[in-house]
Amino acid sequence: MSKQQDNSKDNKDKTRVYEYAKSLNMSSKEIITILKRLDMPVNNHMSVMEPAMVNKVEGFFRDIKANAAAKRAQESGGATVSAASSPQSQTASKPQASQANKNLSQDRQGPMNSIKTTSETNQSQQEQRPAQPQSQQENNNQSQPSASASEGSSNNTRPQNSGNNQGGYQGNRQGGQGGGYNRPQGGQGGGYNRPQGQGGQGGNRPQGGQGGGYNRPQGQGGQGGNRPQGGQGGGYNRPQGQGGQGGSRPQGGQGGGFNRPQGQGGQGGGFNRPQGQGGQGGGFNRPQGQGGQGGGASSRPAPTSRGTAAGESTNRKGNNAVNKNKTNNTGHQKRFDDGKPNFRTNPNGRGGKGGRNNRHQSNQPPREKIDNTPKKIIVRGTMTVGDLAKLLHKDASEVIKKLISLGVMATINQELDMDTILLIASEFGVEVEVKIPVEEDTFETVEEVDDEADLTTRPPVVTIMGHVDHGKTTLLDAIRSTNVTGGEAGGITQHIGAYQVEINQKKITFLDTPGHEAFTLMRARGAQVTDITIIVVAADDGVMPQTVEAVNHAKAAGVPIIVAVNKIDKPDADPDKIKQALTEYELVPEEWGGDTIFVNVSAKQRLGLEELLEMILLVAEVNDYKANPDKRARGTVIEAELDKGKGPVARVLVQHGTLKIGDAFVAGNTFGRVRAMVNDKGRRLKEAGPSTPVEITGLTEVPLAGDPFMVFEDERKARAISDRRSIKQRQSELGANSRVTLDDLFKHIQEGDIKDLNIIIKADVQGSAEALKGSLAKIEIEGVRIKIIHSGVGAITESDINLASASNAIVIGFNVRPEPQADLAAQQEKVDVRLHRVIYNVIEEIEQAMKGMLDPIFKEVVQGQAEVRNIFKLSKVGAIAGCMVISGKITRNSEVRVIRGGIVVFEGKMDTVKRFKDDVKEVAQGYECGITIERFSDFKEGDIIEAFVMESVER
Ligand SMILES: Nc1nc2c(ncn2[C@@H]2O[C@H](COP(=O)(O)OP(=O)(O)OP(=O)(O)O)[C@@H](O)[C@H]2O)c(=O)[nH]1
Repeated sequence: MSKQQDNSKDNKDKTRVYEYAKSLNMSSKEIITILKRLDMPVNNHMSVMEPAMVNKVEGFFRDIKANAAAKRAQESGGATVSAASSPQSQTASKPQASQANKNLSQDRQGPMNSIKTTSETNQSQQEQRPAQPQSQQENNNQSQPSASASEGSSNNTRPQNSGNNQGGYQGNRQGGQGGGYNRPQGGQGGGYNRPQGQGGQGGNRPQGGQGGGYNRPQGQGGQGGNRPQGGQGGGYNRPQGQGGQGGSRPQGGQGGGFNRPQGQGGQGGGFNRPQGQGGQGGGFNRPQGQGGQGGGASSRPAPTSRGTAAGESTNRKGNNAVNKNKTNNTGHQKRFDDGKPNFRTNPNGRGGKGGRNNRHQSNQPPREKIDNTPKKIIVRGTMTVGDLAKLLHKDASEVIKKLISLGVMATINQELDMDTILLIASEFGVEVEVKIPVEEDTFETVEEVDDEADLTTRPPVVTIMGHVDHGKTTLLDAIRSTNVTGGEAGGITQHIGAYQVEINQKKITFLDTPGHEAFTLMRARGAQVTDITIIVVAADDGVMPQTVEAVNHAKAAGVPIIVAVNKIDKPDADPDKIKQALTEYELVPEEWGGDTIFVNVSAKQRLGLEELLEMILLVAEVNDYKANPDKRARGTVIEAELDKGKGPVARVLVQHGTLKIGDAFVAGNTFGRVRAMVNDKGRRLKEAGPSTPVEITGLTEVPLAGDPFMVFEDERKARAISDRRSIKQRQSELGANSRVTLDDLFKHIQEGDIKDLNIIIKADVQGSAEALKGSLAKIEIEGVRIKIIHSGVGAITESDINLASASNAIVIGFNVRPEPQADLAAQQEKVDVRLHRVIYNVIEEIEQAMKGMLDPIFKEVVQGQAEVRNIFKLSKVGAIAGCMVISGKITRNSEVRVIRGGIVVFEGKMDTVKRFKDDVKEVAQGYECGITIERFSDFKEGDIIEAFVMESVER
């Protein structure tokens, strides 16, 4: 036995009840019933059938048959049995339960067939003999000794040699091709994936010879002998070669030649088979070639050495199965209704599929088996055995069989994973295309992985940021007009939120909303649009707060920075001063040993622009920005508005794939179909590839800047998705937020959600910001690191909130307050803003939060704000602030703080609130009032008096 055979024996060395039952076309229950009657140990369908048990069961069948035969002989006086299967004979033996009886009665019919068998292939010993009466056959069988026999021995007395002479000799004799007689696993596995060679041969084993010839391009299939399912595997998927030969088994020869494009069908054994099915497997799905040869003829299931000569007499159905599939079945009919069309046609009881007549279609001409196996299937995820079978145009049982052959026990409803699906499909020679659908409702979160081969270089997308008046807009305009692509010169430039220029035959896309606000807003909305940022610094001015903000925003986004030192035309320009100043922010010029590119430009005089563009291309080349243009488009809405003439328009940056006219899409929570597409030169486009900005019409509503954009196969789907997204958004607005807040920081840390605690510091003076930074840096809590992503001086701005939102950061205001817009944004974006006046408190709060000890029992709730319009100084009471309540309400019991230019100048208790000389409890928005504050009288016009209370909050 070969090594391969050895390797596969573990899987094949046990016949279980259900397998055995299946081999007999019986139910497990029936076999279990029989085993129990025979006092054999059996639990359930998975119990192992020991050879002794098999023998017993077969002996049981034999006895029944013998009884029935005797009875029939009595009735008919031993007359020669005609080919017709009499109903009486079918019902004659009824000692057992239904299925068993059916089989048995069929079995009994076997010997009545008057079939002359001729082996047309390798069975020289095949003889043509007239049918013999059952009794005689029995005798013959019994008289056959278990003598040794050589392979394919010309034992003329043994017709069954036609089927099993190469491997399936019964009994304990030597013979066949040496394969595994009397071994439980003899000959198994022979020929798996072997390019050539002879399949395994087996004898006297429960599943001997099964593996012979799987996937072998050439060679002889497995041969089996004396086994319930012998020879099954012979020749699966073999392009050429001889099918498996089976012998002495209930379903001998089944496997021969499955799916073989050419070659000879399996030779079915069929000796001693209860159903006498010869050579079933021969030539399944074979476009060409010889049919399987039907096997031997013994009508007996007995696994003994009997049956040599007798088999020929009657019970054979399968000999000479060579291309006999078209012939009508004139022979005796047998029921072997296992649901497979291939098994149901029995040409003359001689064909390769012999022995398996469908009793319902007995007189119909057998149909040509058309192989309608698809070449390729599309798989969109796991599926059940049944679904896969449908997709493969196969019977579920065929798929199950394949699974079993691969060592997987499965039912029709069992879910198959992707690997198994691929394996099974390849077993059937079917190509699989895996298409996992995107999580359509949250398509922006799905990262599509493209094949490296499908990617092509795309233009980089650049954003310009910098301090006010440093020349961002001028630079953008200068670049736009300097580098208009050849043929498009003279086109009417359109503002579509971005434009493209071309230099050295390479394109660059510029987002033309300068400033980090737009940049960060996009990021806060989850859109990562920019590849490269240009920080513009005026050489005559220097590094300013917004320069620093811009640097921090770019860094937080992890986007490469190029510094454009602008206005170098100015006499007081000092580029080196800028370089020097920026080293503080880790932007060190290359000439100083750093890795930041600095370019001196004059936007106004258009100096250095080309170099700047070349540097952009250089960075782009290094980073190798690529996209797959051959798929449906995905991108981001840069701007959108309701145009009077065109309706809703969206300016979209295509980032992946190609957007085409007519494409149905979802943008944020809106949907539409691209009606028209215009580029930044005002030209109408039919399609737009990666990094192309376009203005599109055809939307139903106006999406938001930063909204994700994606094309779907049809408008109905797009609408459904946009509807679901709207609902989801509303739900999430109502539900909990996932932003980091100090209150649940510990939870996040514990869950491992965050490792860096991002903090933005805004303070009244640079000194306190630095002090705070230094103190926070010293906090050491295991598992989390504090990362100051931005710090600055002044009120907390909307831009700070956007940055916090984009970076999941907490904002700490030290002696400063949020601007009204920032306050609103913080509420909307659910950014945690902590306001303090004492550094120690900040440190303690953060530390406690990190340790999970934060006690948020009290929380400050701002009630309203009043603006000081007049100041009345009274000698007795000090100063009264004549105020207008500009938001919320002011109450007498609240605590107050006085804010001047975004900075808290005093915090204390409210003293009185008056309306026209009367003390009142509260004053609402839009009303005037007079306010006095305990121990404070230094009001100034324009001060904001903020009233707040400390409320207990549920944890
Ligand atoms: N001399 C000189 N002036 C320039 C240059 N670039 C821009 N300016 C001038 O600087 C002023 C501000 O330029 P903008 O382009 O509006 O600056 P910005 O950064 O876009 O300003 P905001 O939009 O307010 O943030 C304008 O008067 C420009 O003419 C330059 O290279 N040289």
